[in-house]
Amino acid sequence: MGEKWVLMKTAQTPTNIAVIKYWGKRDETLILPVNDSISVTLDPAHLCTTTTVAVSPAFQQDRMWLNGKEISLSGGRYQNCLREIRTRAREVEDKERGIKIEKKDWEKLHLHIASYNNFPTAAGLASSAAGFACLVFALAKLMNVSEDESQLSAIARQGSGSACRSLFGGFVKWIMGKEDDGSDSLAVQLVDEKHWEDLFIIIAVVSSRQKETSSTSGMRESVETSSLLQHRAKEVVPKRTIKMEEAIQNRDFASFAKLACADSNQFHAVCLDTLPPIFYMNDTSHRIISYVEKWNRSEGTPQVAYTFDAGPNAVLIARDRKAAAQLIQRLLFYFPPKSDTDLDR
Ligand SMILES: Nc1ncnc2c1ncn2[C@@H]1O[C@H](COP(=O)(O)OP(=O)(O)OP(=O)(O)O)[C@@H](O)[C@H]1O
Ligand SMILES: C[C@@](O)(CCOP(=O)(O)OP(=O)(O)O)CC(=O)O
Repeated sequence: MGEKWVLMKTAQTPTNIAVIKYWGKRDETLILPVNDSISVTLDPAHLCTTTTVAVSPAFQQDRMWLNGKEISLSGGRYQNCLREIRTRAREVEDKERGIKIEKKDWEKLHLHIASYNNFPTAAGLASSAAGFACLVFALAKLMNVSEDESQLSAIARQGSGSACRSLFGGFVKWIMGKEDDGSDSLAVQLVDEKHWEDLFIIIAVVSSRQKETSSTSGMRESVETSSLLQHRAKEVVPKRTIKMEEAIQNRDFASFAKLACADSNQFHAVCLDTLPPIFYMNDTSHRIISYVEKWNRSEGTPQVAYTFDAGPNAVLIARDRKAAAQLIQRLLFYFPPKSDTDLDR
């Protein structure tokens, strides 16, 4: 191998929003959850990560830049993903440029990685989900890895739990798995993006500031202190997941909205049940919930579902284009933005 070549691949991966939430790990290192979760993957044209990975004999060490700033790759999560992908790397040949990387060469070669999120990072909009899914997918492309999306999802999971669900479009289930080594804790596609095309997802950015309690530390504290979390994981989510899968298969918006809203509210109740309590939502988030609940009741049948992750931003899922248009008008009227980007600053 000469020293002068660089081989690159780029991937783009959307973020996903859970409608049955993942909150709590049974294994912190392998990132194994205490319950199944279900999410919807957003359209890649909107909230997404773009990651370019490059390999060259000229690179002296693995390096990564996130949104233009160099970050450390020394954390276990990045190292786990890089190691898992490297062990699956295969021969790569670019005949036109006379480049051949043999399987054994990958251990010695270093990588440079550049990633951009086109939305706020670490603000409760699942940047880690799109980020780690994209990283794993881009590396798998570069290294000619033959594993399918579900197998890659088990690697992305070791970067961030929610990342395993971003390797598929449509509605996706992360099966918690039973094995201690995590081999059966992976994502599967429930239905593709064409199945329920009527749905419109609107993200009301209440605040794009970085949150105070990360999902990782928040869920650790909940596992240690919340008895509601234990009840939720054992008694509530298993039944709710079955009902949610049925609602998605049947495109039954009324059931879908009821289950998604209830699950979001229970996740935030678990946060309140944590010691010390974690507050991810704020007054504006609560006002949005009350507003949507009132509107749904006045229409007789739900028009919009809401769900909130580990932050105050509302993810609103409208049943169709008409409901989405009404929702946007109403949001702008009742919640006029206080800054260029946020409803609340
Ligand atoms: N594009 C990316 N590539 C690789 N890692 C990323 C990328 N974007 C974010 N991350 C990692 O994810 C971390 C942010 O994750 P965190 O869980 O705190 O926030 P979030 O994912 O935006 O919000 P939440 O998961 O609560 O919805 C960053 O500090 C970084 O380590
Ligand atoms: C509230 C959530 O968004 C929590 C996401 O947590 P992360 O996947 O960010 O946590 P780690 O596995 O520690 O990286 C719910 C969800 O996406 O299911």
